[in-house]
Amino acid sequence: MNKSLRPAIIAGNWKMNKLSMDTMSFFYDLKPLIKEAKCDVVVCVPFTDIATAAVASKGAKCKLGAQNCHFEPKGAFTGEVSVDMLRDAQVEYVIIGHSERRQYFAETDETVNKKLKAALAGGLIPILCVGESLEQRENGETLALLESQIKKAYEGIDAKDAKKIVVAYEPIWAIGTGKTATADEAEEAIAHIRGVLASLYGDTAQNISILYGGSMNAKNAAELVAKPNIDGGLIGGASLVVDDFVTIINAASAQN
Ligand SMILES: O=C(CO)COP(=O)(O)O
Repeated sequence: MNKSLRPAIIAGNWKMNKLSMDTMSFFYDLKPLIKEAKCDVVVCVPFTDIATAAVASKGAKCKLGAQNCHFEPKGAFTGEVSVDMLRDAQVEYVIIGHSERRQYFAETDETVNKKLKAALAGGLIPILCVGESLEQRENGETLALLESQIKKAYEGIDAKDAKKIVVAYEPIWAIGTGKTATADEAEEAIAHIRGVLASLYGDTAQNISILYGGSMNAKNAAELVAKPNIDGGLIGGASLVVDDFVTIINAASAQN
């Protein structure tokens, strides 16, 4: 397992948090602390904070992400935001298929697939989220579910594009619960995801960054990112606090 074949990434997902003033001060504080970061840093902010974040993060060693996009390029889709709109706003990454969107906003494997294709065609880097519920884990369905989610998400996507997608394994039972998957559980699931990608794309799977997400924090990050298949993290709550986020970034940097 050669981790140097793929970038380590620490991505924050602010979810529905922070106003523009908070966004300004977050990047003001973050900027000097990540100058030496040896991993890619991404901050996925709410749509309404993107413009502020684009200004406030200028010159910082981090990229901006959004938390969703629509798959159509434009038209009568009230309340939606297109890939072009995000690019226009200086966004480079977009989270697709987060479990909260699957659970509360009717996101399906089919719309995830369409959004991945739209993001790739429009030049955004997708962060594709997959993961099982507690019930699915307890029923021993985790590995089969991950295989199904990955295969449906990548349907019709060639190896050249597959390589651009970042995957995040986020067990639903670990999100916002303070209950992290153990490093071994996360490694097992992520190694399985890489195996499924290898069955679809061969050696290209070695170039795909796969992150862990779910109550990852300043205390447990180092153990998780030390695992051979875990290439970084998608961080919710702990990404809202600069010091915690930087500790996680430093833990990932120490692996490189
Ligand atoms: O959903 C997550 C990131 O997308 C994880 O959230 P928490 O880190 O708050 O558990």
